[in-house]
Amino acid sequence: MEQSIESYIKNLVRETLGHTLGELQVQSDRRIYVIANWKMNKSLTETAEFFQEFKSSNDVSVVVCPPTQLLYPTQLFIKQSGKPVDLGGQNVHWADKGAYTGETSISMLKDVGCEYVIIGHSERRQYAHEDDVLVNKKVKQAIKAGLIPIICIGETLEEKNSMRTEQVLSTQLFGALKEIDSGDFIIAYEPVWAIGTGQSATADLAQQTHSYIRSVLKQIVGEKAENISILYGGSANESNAAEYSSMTDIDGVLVGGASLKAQSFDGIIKVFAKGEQNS
Ligand SMILES: O=C[C@H](O)COP(=O)(O)O
Repeated sequence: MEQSIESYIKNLVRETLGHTLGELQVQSDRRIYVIANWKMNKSLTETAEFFQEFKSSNDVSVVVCPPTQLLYPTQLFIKQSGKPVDLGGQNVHWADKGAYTGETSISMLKDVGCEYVIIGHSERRQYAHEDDVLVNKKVKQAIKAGLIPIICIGETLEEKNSMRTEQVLSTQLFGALKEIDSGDFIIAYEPVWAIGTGQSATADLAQQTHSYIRSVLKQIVGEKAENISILYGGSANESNAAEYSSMTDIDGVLVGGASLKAQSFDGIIKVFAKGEQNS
């Protein structure tokens, strides 16, 4: 079949630049993130050792989310190292302040230099019984304070096996993003069955799911959905990072276990940084 003028021009631009102008637009607006979630791990000494070894990169956005008691020292270690790393909390309370023993407010996170906060991680949904209503309150609190929420969603193995993945993800997205029309957030797709199990989702399955997530985001925030970074999380490591980084709708990774050692975390960062340079 004869080529239309439009596709002839697109192909010509692609051959000359390596991508079409439309693709360039999408790629340049979406940030690539490699984020460490240290969960309930690391002492002060181990954190200091991590930053002595850690290299990081300017080519992707790197965020480290240590446990709460390490936030302030981590910020000092980051400054001291001069590395391009941002700081994130692992959780936040929905209220501004008050009688909430053991909790951390958004202004406290901001005070110690956090720019990001993980919200709705499946471990909090499971062990602290957080639901979508609470997640939504926390997301609003973060956005109001100017922090970027990293909103975690994902299906359990049982939900996956009973073909309910899309229904679960859509419910979690509509719940977490109720009354939110900005695009100032990150989504982390973390299938619960892949977290800490070594059973990572294949890059194809993750891409397919991310594309579905983006279609739901479009229903919620419209065209801004194109610029929202959607990260994959669940046994991501140095070996599988390259496959994830090659997928159109996978804009980085949220890493647990493999972020605890500076060398393996750097290895993942290097893969995504290389992908960015090639794009
Ligand atoms: O937040 C991080 C995720 O729960 C992934 O953890 P993982 O890399 O140890 O599987």
